[in-house]
This record gives sequence, C-alpha cells and structure tokens, in this order.
Amino acid sequence: MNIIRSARFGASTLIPKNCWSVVRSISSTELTKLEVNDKTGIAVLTLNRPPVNSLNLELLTDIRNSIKDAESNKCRGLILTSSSNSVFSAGLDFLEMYQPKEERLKSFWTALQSTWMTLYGSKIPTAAAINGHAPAGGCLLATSCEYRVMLPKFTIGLNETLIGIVAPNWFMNSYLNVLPRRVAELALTQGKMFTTAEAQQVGLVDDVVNTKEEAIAKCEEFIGLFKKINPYARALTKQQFRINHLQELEQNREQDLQAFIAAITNPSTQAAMGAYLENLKKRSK
Ligand SMILES: CCCCC/C=C\C/C=C\CC/C=C/CC(=O)SCCNC(=O)CCNC(=O)[C@H](O)C(C)(C)COP(=O)(O)OP(=O)(O)OC[C@H]1O[C@@H](n2cnc3c(N)ncnc32)[C@H](O)[C@@H]1OP(=O)(O)O
Repeated sequence: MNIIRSARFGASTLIPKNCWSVVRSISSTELTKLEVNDKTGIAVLTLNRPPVNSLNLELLTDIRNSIKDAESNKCRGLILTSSSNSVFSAGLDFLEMYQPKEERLKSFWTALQSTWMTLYGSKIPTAAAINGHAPAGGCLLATSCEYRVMLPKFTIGLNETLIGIVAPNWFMNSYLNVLPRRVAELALTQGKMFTTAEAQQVGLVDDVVNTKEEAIAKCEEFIGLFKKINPYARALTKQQFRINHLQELEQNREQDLQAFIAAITNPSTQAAMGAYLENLKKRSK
C-alpha cells in the first residue's frame, strides 16, 4: 500500500472503513478533514467549523490548502461535505464583514477569491454532498463543483439581495454554470432559497438522497464516470468550459476587492447586515 505523505500532516493515518476499503487521512486541521479512500482514490473534504461552517479567513484558507493537497496527492476526485447534520455551510462569516478591520477584510476576500479559483478551476473531478443548508457562500462552494447531491428538507441558494448585498459576477457565473439564465436571474434578484425538491427541479442539484452516506456514494458514482477517461483530456476540457469565468476574476482581482470593500463598508450595507445578524441571533435563542 502506498503511504501518501502530506506537507501539512506528516505521516498518514490509516482508518479502516470496511473490509474492502481503507480511508486514509491526508491532511487535517481544526476546521477541515481530508481523507482519501485507498481503494477508489477519491478524497472527501469535511468542513468542520461548528455551529454552521460559516466561512471565515481560516476556514477558507484550509479549504484551499485541502483542494491543493488532494490534487498534489493525485486523488481521482474530491467530494465536499460537512460534519454538521443540518448545515453544509452558512456562507460567508458575517463576523468577517460586519464592522470589519480593513486589513483583515482584505485578506478575507482575497482568500475567498483564491479558494473559489482553486475549486472552480480544479483539474480533478469535484462533487458536493450537500448534507444541510447551503445559503450564499455555501451555495457558491456547491455550484463550483461539477456535481451536487442533496439531502431532503434543506435549502440552497444565493440569498444576497435579501441581506441587502449584491452577489459578485463570479458568484453569478457559478450559478449560471448550473442554472438556465432566466431561472438564475429570477432567483438572484429575489434572493431565493430553493428547497431540496425545488433545487432538483430547476437543476441546481443533480440528485436527492436520504443520508450522508448515500450522498457520498452518489458523488463517488459521479466521479467514477471518469474512470476510463484520460485525466489530462478531461481537465483541459473542463478548463475550456470555465476559463472565461476564471480569467475574468484573475484579471480583475484588485477591482473586485475594491468593489467588495466599498460595498461592505457602505453605512447602509452595514446597517442592513447588522439588522440581519440581530434577527439571526434572535431566531437562534
Ligand atoms: C455591481 C457591482 C457589484 C459589486 C459586488 C461586490 C461585492 C459584493 C459585496 C458583498 C458580497 C458578499 C457576499 C456574501 C455572501 C454570503 O455568503 S453572506 C452570508 C449569507 N448567509 C446567510 O444568510 C445564512 C444565515 N444563517 C442561516 O440562515 C441559518 O443560520 C442556517 C444556516 C439556516 C442554520 O440555521 P440553524 O437554525 O441551524 O442555526 P442558527 O440560525 O441558530 O445559527 C447558529 C449560530 O450561527 C450563527 N450564524 C449563522 N449563520 C452565520 C453566518 N453566515 N455568519 C456568522 N454567524 C452565523 C447564528 O447567528 C447563530 O449564532 P448564535 O446566536 O451566537 O448561536
């Protein structure tokens, strides 16, 4: 058995799963866990930032590092999922954007840009096992993957307009890569959160299953479709589909950062976000 070593983790840990496969931890932090199934070569990246996997600077950085680890370890595919039973990811951490410090705000947005480019442009097949709610940035992660399977009774969508903010172009492009233009425009302008059933109906998710295990199995099945396909040809084909969106952000990173800072620090945005956060806190009491 080949032992994969990770720059971030040192010697790999072996975790027997069943008699046919061995799950090996490639890298692990407090916020993420990256494990590869030795038999299939497919890696599972579990987001683990309780209570809701809100994406702060550290979690975004760990996600990006994990994707790179999966790629450098030559994994055959990558599945994103959550350690929570009810939330895939609550999107960007409001605490990074509400009453922010400028330097931290810049690092935060720059990390989000990098993470998105790494995931959206990844050479290996990517899939999301959406085992909980996936609003805004959570939906961005899922739609950046090539395949999505979701558990019933949760919600997913880009709800930015509900919070009084505007989804940047690249959020919209990830949506448009999955949804018909008319559906995407209507959903974005309304800040619509789709139920699992609605998401499947419009094509925002590809499949619906009842358990996380089934969701991972569906993702493995999807990634298995490429078993006999030359990985180089596959990666270049994927890249051709996505290159315009990736270049658009790459070439306008600084402008995008400045637009974000201007939008977020605008007093009316701060007031709207403050009210939204207050409401969230009240609801959770
Ligand atoms: C034309 C030019 C355009 C230029 C554009 C340029 C820039 C654009 C500017 C800005 C774009 C910024 C983009 C932002 C995208 C985002 O991702 S914003 C985040 C949106 N997320 C949400 O709206 C989700 C809010 N959360 C929920 O709805 C629920 O929490 C949940 C996910 C459905 C889970 O519900 P559940 O009941 O299980 O949990 P609670 O609600 O009780 O929450 C527990 C706990 O967690 C806190 N919390 C929830 N979400 C967040 C969050 N996103 N960030 C931080 N904290 C969060 C919640 O407040 C509770 O805290 P507690 O009360 O202290 O326990």
